[in-house]
Amino acid sequence: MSAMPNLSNMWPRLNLFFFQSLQLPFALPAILAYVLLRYIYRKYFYPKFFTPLKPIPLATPTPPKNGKEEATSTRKGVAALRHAAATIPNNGLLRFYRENDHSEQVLVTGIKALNEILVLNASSFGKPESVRRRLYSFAGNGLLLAEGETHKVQRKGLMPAFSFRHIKDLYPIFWSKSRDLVKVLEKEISGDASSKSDVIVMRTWATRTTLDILGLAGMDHDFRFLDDPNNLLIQQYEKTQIPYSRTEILIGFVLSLFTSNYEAILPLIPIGRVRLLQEGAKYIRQVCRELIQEKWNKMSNAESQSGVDIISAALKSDVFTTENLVDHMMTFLAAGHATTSHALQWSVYALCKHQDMQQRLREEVRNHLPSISDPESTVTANDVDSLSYLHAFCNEVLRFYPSIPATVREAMCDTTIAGYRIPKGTGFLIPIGLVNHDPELWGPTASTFDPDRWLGEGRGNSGGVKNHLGFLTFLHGPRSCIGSGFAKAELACLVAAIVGRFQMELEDPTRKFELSSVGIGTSPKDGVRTRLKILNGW
Ligand code: HEM
Repeated sequence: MSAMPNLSNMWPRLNLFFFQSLQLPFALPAILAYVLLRYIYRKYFYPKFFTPLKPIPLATPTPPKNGKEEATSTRKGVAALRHAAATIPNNGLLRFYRENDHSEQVLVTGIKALNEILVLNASSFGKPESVRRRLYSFAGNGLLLAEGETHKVQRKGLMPAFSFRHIKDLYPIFWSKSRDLVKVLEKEISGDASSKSDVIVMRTWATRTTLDILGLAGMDHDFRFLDDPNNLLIQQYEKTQIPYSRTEILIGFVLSLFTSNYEAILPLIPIGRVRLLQEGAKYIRQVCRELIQEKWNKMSNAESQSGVDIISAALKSDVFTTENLVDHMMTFLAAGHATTSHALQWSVYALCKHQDMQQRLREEVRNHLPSISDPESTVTANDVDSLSYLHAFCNEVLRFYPSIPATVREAMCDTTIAGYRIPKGTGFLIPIGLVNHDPELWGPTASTFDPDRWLGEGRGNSGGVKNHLGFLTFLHGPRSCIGSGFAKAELACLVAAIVGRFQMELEDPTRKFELSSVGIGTSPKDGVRTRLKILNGW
């Protein structure tokens, strides 16, 4: 296909000419005039006259009329687009302009367009540079960021480690860490008189547990974060929760006046949060390197070759160097712990909101699984997966509150989608949370939290959705989540253990709901402050 003329490229060339011709005394007024003109051009002229995406209908986000909708993991800004998508006739794509910098993005609303971007033509769409730079420091240069042939080879090498044949051997690890979590929570709410409180912040414990699980199931190493809150490694991950400082926000704003690429530049300026993240990433990389080295040494001993952890399984494929594995381990830790921690927090939130479901789930768990209080008890994949209500509840949590409610893509070359011509560099928003709640796919009860939709003939794995792309929590296609089976099994064990042992309610059910979206994914801002009561007899 011949390259399309891209009128949006006109502006950088004008910039250069403009700045080259500046004389010092005129600099300030000239810069101000430039900023003003650029603002007017981007806000009023570009969307109307110059954008090459003009044939795609324009959406203006409109906030929901009824403010009493059930809380979800989707941010308000994206949710506002849902109303536009429902009312403006469109062919699966809508153009919109972000509020903060007027940058242009395309919202993908139709299944056909989603299929083209995620499955059929996936190699033409990658992660934008701004996202890659932001993720690189903590997630390493692993599977999440690899592109093209490198991605294909590495994914193929890692697949056996994430196949069900292998994941089923990890259930006992998930169960033993679920028991550790229950024990630590019991201790928290029955501590000495001065510290005793029956309220816990779920996020604190969920994050430590999911990191511990990744240590054991990923590298055969017990970090023991649940017992050691001052652990240096966990403190590095906590840095990802630090919001941008005022100075960084100001620098971002000033940069945005001059370039639409400012989000890719910000992570390169080593101040404030960026510097802390860089230091943290260095520490995490070093720990992963030492653990992989330890694993190599163990593996060269013939007797230790049967490890069930992911790195042992990956090492058998002979595809990876030590440094590759360090990057992959960093990716698994970053991509796998916060997401599953969010899912656990949303599960507890949903259980508190729906006491009837809590009771029903507890009965199923107590009737079919061994007591979590028994230090010798363990479970098999079959034990956990045969609990139909547990399976339905966890699937509904993942549908209703996807840990990553939206992701982005950028066209890597000129291409077409849903019949529209798309120039290289076009940004796309994949609204996972909106698709998961789409009434056209999920029926009129799409916006109701209802685990029962996953029960009944042929519904166990589909929830009754009309097209399998409608369940987008782990995406689909060659860039779908490789850890989805791992995450589902882990979540089922954690939820079963907690609901079996504790009665849960929100500390303050009347508190206004707020969402936190710092770091990877979203969860309730207060970390789900939960009142726990131990229930004996299991
Ligand atoms: C509830 C838990 C989880 C959710 C909701 C989730 C969701 C996702 C999503 C939406 C993506 C695609 C991101 C994008 O390309 O824009 C992704 C990719 C990925 N996830 Fe997960 N994830 C979860 C747990 C895990 C776990 C436990 C692991 C590892 C042990 C993991 C490892 C990965 C990796 C390596 C990728 C990149 C795959 C590739 O590009 O080939 N995830 N995940």
